[in-house]
Amino acid sequence: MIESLQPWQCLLAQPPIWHYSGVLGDEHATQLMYRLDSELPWERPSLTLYGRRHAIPRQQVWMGDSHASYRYSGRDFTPAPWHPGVADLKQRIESLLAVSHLPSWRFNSVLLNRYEGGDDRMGWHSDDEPELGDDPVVAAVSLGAERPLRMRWKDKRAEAFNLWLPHDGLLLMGPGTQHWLQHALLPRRIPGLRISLTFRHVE
Ligand SMILES: O=C(O)CCC(=O)C(=O)O
Ligand SMILES: [Fe+2]
Repeated sequence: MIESLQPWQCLLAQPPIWHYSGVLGDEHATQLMYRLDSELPWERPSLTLYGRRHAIPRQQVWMGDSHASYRYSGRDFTPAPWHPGVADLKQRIESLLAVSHLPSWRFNSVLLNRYEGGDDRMGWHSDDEPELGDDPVVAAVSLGAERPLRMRWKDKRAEAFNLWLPHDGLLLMGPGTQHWLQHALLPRRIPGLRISLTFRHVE
C-alpha cells in the first residue's frame, strides 16, 4: 500500500484537485484551531437577499496583505493583519508546493470560516471574484470536524460528488476548478467545531 504513504493525492484530474494530508501534524493543527477560535475577531456579517437581511450561517475573518482588499457576497472586506499562526501556515503551504511537482502558487490573503457545528454552512458558489484574476487557485486547509465539500459541475456533465476534508488536510483547487465547478459546505449531522482557511491570491 505504497500509495497510502503519499501525502499528496490527486482527487480529480481535470480540472486538477489535490489533497495533502498532515500539513502541520495532528497536535499542532489542533492547537492552531483553538488558538484561532479564541484569538481572531470572528464576525457574522449580514447579507441582503431579495431585500431581506440575513446573518450568514457561519462566522468569518478576512486576513491578508493590507492591499489585498476583497469583495465577497456583495460586501467589501478589508483584511485583518496576518495572525502569526496563519502566516506560518501560509509559508508551510508555499514550501509544500515548492518541493512538490506542482507549480509554486503564492497566496496573499485568506478567508477563514468558523463552523460551530453541523448546522453552520456555506452555500453554492465558485471562488471567481474578479479581484482573484482569470483562473484562481485556492488552497483550503481544514481544522477540526471532518465534513464533505460538495462539488457540482456547472454544465451538469456528471454527478455531484463529495470531497471529504479531514483535520489538518489541504485541498488544492487547481486551475479551471472555479470555472467548471461550484462548491458548498452543506449542513450535515456532524457535530463539532470546524475552521477552514481558504488561501487566495488577490491581484
Ligand atoms: O469551509 C470550506 O471548506 C469551504 C470554504 C469556501 O468554500 C470558501 O471559503 O470559499
Ligand atoms: Fe469557496
